[in-house]
Amino acid sequence: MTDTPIVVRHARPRVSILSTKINMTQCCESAHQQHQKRKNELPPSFFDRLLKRVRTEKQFDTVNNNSNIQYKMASAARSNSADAATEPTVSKGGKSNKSSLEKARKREIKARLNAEASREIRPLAVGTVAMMASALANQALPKLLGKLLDEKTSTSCSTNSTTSASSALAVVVIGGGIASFLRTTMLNRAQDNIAKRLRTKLFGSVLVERDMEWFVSGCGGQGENADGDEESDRKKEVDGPEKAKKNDNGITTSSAMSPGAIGAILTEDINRASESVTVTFANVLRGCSSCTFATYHMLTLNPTLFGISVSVVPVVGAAAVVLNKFVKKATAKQRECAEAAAAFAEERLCHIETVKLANREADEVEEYNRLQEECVQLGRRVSAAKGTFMGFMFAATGGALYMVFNAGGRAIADGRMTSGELTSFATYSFLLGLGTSGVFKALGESSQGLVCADRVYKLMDGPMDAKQSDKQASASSESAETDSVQSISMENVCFSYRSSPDKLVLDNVSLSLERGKVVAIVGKNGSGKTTMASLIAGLYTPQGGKITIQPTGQTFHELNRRSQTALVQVVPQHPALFDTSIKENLVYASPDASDDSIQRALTLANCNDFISKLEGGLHFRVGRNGMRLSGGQRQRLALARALLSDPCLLILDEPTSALDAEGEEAVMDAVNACRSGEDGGATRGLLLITHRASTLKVADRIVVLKGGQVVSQGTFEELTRSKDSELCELMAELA
Ligand SMILES: Nc1ncnc2c1ncn2[C@@H]1O[C@H](COP(=O)(O)OP(=O)(O)OP(=O)(O)O)[C@@H](O)[C@H]1O
Repeated sequence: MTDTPIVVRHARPRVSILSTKINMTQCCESAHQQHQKRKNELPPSFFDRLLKRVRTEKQFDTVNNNSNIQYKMASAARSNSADAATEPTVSKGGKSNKSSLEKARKREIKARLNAEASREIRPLAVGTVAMMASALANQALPKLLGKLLDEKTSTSCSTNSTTSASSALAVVVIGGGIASFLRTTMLNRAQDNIAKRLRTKLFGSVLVERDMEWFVSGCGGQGENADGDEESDRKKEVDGPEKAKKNDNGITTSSAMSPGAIGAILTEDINRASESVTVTFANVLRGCSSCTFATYHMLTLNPTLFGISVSVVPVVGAAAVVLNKFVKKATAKQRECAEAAAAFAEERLCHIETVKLANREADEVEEYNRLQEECVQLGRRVSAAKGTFMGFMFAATGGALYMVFNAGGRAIADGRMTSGELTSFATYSFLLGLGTSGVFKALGESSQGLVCADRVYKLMDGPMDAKQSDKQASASSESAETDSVQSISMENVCFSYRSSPDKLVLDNVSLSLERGKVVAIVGKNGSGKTTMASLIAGLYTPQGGKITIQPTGQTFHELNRRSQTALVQVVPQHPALFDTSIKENLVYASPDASDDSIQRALTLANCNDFISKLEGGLHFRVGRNGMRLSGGQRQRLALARALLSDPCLLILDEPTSALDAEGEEAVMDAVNACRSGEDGGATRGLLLITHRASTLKVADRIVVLKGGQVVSQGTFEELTRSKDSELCELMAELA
């Protein structure tokens, strides 16, 4: 491990407009000294884990406070040692510790699934009773058929007795039919309801509770561990950023979870998990009752024949246990392979334009074919194992039947048994075989269901450090009087992405954004402009410093999302549109917008002209990701969408990059109207991220960003007075 604490570079002098604030550098240095001191005292792995935990702590936003850092480190140390006490030792702990944890996890999953099932108690109870009734009908059939046969072949056969066997058979057949109908409909209804609830919960937890970083870092990468292997989870924690890796079969997989994999959990895994507590559970019950009844009838009919027919059970059972283990492992690998293939296909389809421009269609199909071939090979191993088991079962049961009929034939010849009884016995032994294999199959499905449920709950619970703070998620938590907010200030903000914790993207940045003022940020690619915009919009939380709103001084990241979005809106460089109508896209952030305000926003963003030419106007469907609109049209529509929310601060990321001269002029008009409140709303603050000199000139203040640090700021005239200024050098480079 080479993790170090937050490092602040001192390569060049920094400009801070809030010089009276405690310098972030000092506190980070202090943290660094602490680090060095503790590093000498503690084993390296412990210290590195401790620092990693400290760095990812969400509440780390008050880094300005030195004692706070020490407190955080101390509490992290406490929780780390607590973890050490409760977690099994990975390298030394051995198997017993790990398996006890797995058992605990299994218990937890079962309890959660059972809680879901208990909400469907009515259909489950009716379905299970119906299933038992249909099992009883199945059991009654052989006996009644045997009776019918004996009565038909008996010389003293009377019409009356034949009628009673026939009517009993009719009752059993009709009753069994009704029971089967109820069983199927009720159990499936319970399964569908459980699946629906789990899906909504899971989708909700992913969409609402996960923070932005979880999505941009590849959705946490927690779904690939089909066996719920805690060891690999911890290894990932230790290894840090997710990396592409080759699995046992040489398939390159990423431990990050793709949207496709999340989709598979939402559909397939939830299906299997809900099935395991409904249909599968009932199947186990049916199988067990079938075996019990069949055993009872066979024992009462002929105990010797029963001994012969069950002699194969231990052999078949042992084979089933061995093969089940193999099938489980091979199935997990097969699934991993299928996921890799699905993620590959999904990525190529998403970037179809790049694939076509590079003329790589045939290569990609070939690669996909190779991945499919790997899946097929693994599938063959699973099929061979299953086939071997089935063949073995057939031979074993066939052999048992041969012995039963041999001994049974002799018993009939000796007059110890009737042919009807032998037929009944043979049918019961068939039902016993069916019941036994049903129980094994259902138990296999049930354990697969647990694995699937484990994936579902892992995704639902998510890693703690990826959870959006409760304050943000809850609409009823701290809110702001947005109309009275005059400015938003960044104070000594430091930020690193979770996936690259050692790289400081924003370094001690201070900036004030006021209503009625236009601030432009300029910097080279990768200097941190977009990251800064995302932080101000509340998509990420700074690890150092804070963002506050004035005059209340409230911390922006402690406000709920409703207030945050009412305060700040961003028009990204590449705006995303949904495959709905223009109007639905427009009101996405403000569903209650009136027709008047929609019209005002459209006019301000210069959208009316192109919308009037589209078939259906505002009802024109824009296609997936707005593909049926041009880049410039998408950008204008996104501007109108942001304007409609009437935010205190509007951030435009390269607002004119896809626009022609006329469009650029219209955006500049919109910028000026927002600044002065001419559009009919209050005055707004604007933050422009741009490379264009023409855009820079409209700004009241320009901030030059270099390597995540503010290196100079002032008006255009101030910053271009000297030819050696940072801005002039930058403009020369960007030109
Ligand atoms: N999700 C992410 N995870 C890790 N690092 C990231 C992530 N997004 C951006 N970065 C890194 O952060 C740095 C700043 O990126 P950012 O997008 O903020 O730069 P920018 O100034 O907006 O660049 P551009 O002008 O090209 O849009 C870059 O070095 C980039 O590699």
